[in-house]
Amino acid sequence: MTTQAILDAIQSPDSTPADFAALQLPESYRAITVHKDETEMFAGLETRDKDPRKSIHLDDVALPELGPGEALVAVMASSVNYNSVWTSIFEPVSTFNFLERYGRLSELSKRHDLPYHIIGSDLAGVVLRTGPGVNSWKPGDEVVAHCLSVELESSDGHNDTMLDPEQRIWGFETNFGGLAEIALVKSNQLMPKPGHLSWEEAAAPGLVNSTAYRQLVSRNGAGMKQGDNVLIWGASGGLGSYATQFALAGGANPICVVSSPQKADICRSMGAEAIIDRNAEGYRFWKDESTQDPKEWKRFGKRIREFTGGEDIDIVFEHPGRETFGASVYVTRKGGTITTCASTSGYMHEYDNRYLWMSLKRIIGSHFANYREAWEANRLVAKGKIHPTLSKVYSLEETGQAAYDVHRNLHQGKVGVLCLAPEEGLGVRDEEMRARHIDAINRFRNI
Ligand SMILES: C/C=C/C(=O)SCCNC(=O)CCNC(=O)[C@H](O)C(C)(C)COP(=O)(O)OP(=O)(O)OC[C@H]1O[C@@H](n2cnc3c(N)ncnc32)[C@H](O)[C@@H]1OP(=O)(O)O
Ligand SMILES: NC(=O)C1=CN([C@@H]2O[C@H](COP(=O)(O)OP(=O)(O)OC[C@H]3O[C@@H](n4cnc5c(N)ncnc54)[C@H](OP(=O)(O)O)[C@@H]3O)[C@@H](O)[C@H]2O)C=CC1
Repeated sequence: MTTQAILDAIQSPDSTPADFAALQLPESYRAITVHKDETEMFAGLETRDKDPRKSIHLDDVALPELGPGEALVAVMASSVNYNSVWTSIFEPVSTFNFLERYGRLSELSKRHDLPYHIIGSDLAGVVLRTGPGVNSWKPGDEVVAHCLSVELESSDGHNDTMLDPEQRIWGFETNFGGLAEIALVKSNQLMPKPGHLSWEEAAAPGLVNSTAYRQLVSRNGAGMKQGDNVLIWGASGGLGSYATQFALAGGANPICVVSSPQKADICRSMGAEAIIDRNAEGYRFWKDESTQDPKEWKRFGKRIREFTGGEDIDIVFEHPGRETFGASVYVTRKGGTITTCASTSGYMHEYDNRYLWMSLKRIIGSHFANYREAWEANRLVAKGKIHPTLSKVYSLEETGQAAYDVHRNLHQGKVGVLCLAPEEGLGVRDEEMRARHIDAINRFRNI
């Protein structure tokens, strides 16, 4: 039995749920992995010199056993997220530590502790099998999956599922991720695939769109409102391209930071007007490795005021971390918010605390999105209010190169990966809606 029969069933317009339920599943499938015995392969190298093309493998792996509350999904397409870059360069820690820890939790979670890690935290595909206790999804359902894996046995997570003590990111802190022909998820991760999108378009927003939604829009994050000045770092990147859309759709005023005229054009085409090319304007927030330059924070703040008619920033959408955090705190208005979900350039941040406490600013830590926030973020995509920012699509074999591009900041928006889908453009079920949004859907393509 191979995955070809699964693909045939997905591509046949006549397939019924019973046909999918009757499909025999293969014993193994192709998946993108990193290997536990290679975690030291980049020892001594600078972060930027660690090459994901060397650590990322395409392997045949055994189909995992299906547990209660879980689903096996045929993955038509996935996308590269930066967490897969972190996994592939074994920074800041090896993700095998997470798998070992998860493996100690229960008999079922032991399945995840393997000498290989199947990575990837997005998917669009079709449900193949559901485990005991799953009633809302059935074989044949076309789905996307968000990446929040929780056990929900502790009351700590009952108001906000991100606060579960056993909260994990699927395909990063768990095994059997989305960069594969088949993935294992908890059924609560499943959400309906937006019908107007192809498989690879539907697989693109998930992780970053949900994260940007919590970080910027949700009351658990910055709670953005109409008219807010929102400073968005990396505004045409994975997170930033969704933050920019949320700011524009929500009546806020995005101030987009990018690093090239091409990226500035993308932000302009989304509807942003205030755009700062950090490269062209040459900001040097650090004089050397350990000394920041407040004069540069001020120059940056003056530039922002030129765009806003003298106003300062209500919300900073932070993720570059060490390199920008001092500037981010400085340019925030009195009472404003810096919301952070990452530290790409370094996690030991330094900022001048006088500007925080004297001006009553707040720093909010944000991480992915709870079940409900992920659902709401997907709903906005399904309604055509937020669009995928897919630029380039790679084959499963080329995933190492795709991750390399993201690591080296050579990409725009999101980078897609075809898993079972034999070509781009398949899986669209609502052509009429697609036609209405086609320019926005294609905005990032092939640039
Ligand atoms: C959706 C996409 C997201 C992204 O892309 S995010 C970007 C990628 N992600 C990352 O870069 C994060 C990677 N993760 C990490 O670097 C680490 O994961 C953390 C630093 C977040 C956590 O470190 P750790 O060592 O795994 O966990 P500990 O909580 O520090 O636990 C170690 C031991 O320390 C004890 N401990 C924790 N807090 C306290 C405390 N407040 N007082 C005393 N002890 C404490 C614990 O219990 C435990 O102990 P015991 O080893 O015995 O089990
Ligand atoms: N906690 C969470 O839930 C999540 C965390 N993350 C993390 O967020 C980070 C960004 O992810 P994502 O947006 O997908 O990545 P991308 O690489 O797609 O985009 C990030 C953008 O940030 C900008 N950037 C990078 N380095 C710097 C720097 N030193 N100074 C200023 N700008 C910089 C770049 O834009 P430009 O060059 O145009 O300025 C880049 O395009 C990663 O570390 C990722 O792991 C991501 C999603 C969820």
